[in-house]
Amino acid sequence: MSLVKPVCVGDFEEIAKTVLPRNAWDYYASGAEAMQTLEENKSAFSRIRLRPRVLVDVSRISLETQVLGQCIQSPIGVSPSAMQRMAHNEGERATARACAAMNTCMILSSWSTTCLEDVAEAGRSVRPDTSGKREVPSPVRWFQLYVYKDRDTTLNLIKRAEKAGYGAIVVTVDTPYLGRRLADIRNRFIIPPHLTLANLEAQGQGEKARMDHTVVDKDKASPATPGQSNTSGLAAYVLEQTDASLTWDVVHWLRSVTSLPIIVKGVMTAEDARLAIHHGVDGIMVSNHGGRQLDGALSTIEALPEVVEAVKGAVDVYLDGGVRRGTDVFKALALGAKAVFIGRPVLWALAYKGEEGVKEMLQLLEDEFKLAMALSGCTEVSQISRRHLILPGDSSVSSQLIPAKL
Ligand SMILES: Cc1cc2nc3c(=O)[nH]c(=O)nc-3n(C[C@H](O)[C@H](O)[C@H](O)COP(=O)(O)O)c2cc1C
Ligand SMILES: CCCCC(=O)C(=O)O
Repeated sequence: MSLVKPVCVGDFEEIAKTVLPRNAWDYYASGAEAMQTLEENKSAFSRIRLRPRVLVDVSRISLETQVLGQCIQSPIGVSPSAMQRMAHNEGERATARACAAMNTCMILSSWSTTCLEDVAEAGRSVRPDTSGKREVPSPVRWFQLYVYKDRDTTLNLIKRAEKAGYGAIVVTVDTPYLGRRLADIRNRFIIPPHLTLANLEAQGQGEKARMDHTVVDKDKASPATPGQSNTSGLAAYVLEQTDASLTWDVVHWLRSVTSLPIIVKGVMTAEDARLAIHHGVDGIMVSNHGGRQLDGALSTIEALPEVVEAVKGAVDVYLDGGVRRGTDVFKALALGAKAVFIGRPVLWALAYKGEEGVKEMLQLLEDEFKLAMALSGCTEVSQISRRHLILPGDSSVSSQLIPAKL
């Protein structure tokens, strides 16, 4: 099939819709319930306006950023998304190669369809284009953790991630149960039979690697347990396997079993950000799971300022959800995110052209972001500030925001 070259991230989505099987498209695209939060994640960005500065020499722009103290080429990383081989046979390997080539951070899902060792190996075999640079950096790769009821299963995953060179554990905290994604419920979605949750399979847990015999044992489940009625196979699997009783104690448990930095993914409030700091995390990802969990939750770009304020610079704050343009990246950084991460666009890009597609999409977003910086008068990411924005609540030029002498 000849495909027109995408010129914006939305073009990748249009193409993916035409090439992906319906089951896969529905799983990737859907948000929870009325999909309000899914839409809000995107539309909230467009309610923020930019205040460009002019007559700055923008002939050279650097996007270089640090995450957990490690340099990456741009502040645009890749969020964990499960089951990437539904989009392209090379799945997570292709994503790892693309991220390594672009020298950006990839977060691998616990529920990848390629085992974490193979993904690490795929990324290792690629060198970023460092022409003109002295040092060849090793790719930044983190492991996203779902905590199983069976802690030995979880511990095994962590130990393997450590051994394979993953640089952080990103524990997802917004998914004690799966949100109701209506298309998946209608499709009775489970992982397709030719694929497995490869990390579980690799540790000899074949029954946990498939979902075909997942049953919700309604007799044993407590009447107080949410999410039992008319669910997708995936939701039933989550109910059966993962630990809905997690509390902040999980951070201490993780500390006791690994020396890797710990990032909590799914924080949306100042209160939880303060608790995260209190419990000693190394990073916070503001995320509502791409609108797939609590429908009606605030957009992530609107939640970001209170989290940044609560954290007071103690640790890196990242954001994902609805980032589709370079100007979105700019806005998130101006509100204090150290980097942004993208979810669905990676799946669309995989469906379009595998590794090359992901590279093309990341390159496009980088180029858009670079242009947004240049047209706003910024040459380094550290120059991007709150002064470059007007938020919906601001008067057009707020006197408290802009000191009179400027
Ligand atoms: C198909 C799909 C699978 C996902 N799987 C995971 C996962 O395994 N672990 C996780 O923490 N988040 C998962 N997420 C959430 C993403 O990490 C991320 O928070 C979200 O997609 C960001 O929003 P965006 O898609 O608008 O960029 C998934 C999202 C999608 C769309
Ligand atoms: C426990 C959730 C499974 C994968 C996922 O995170 C998603 O589909 O959003």
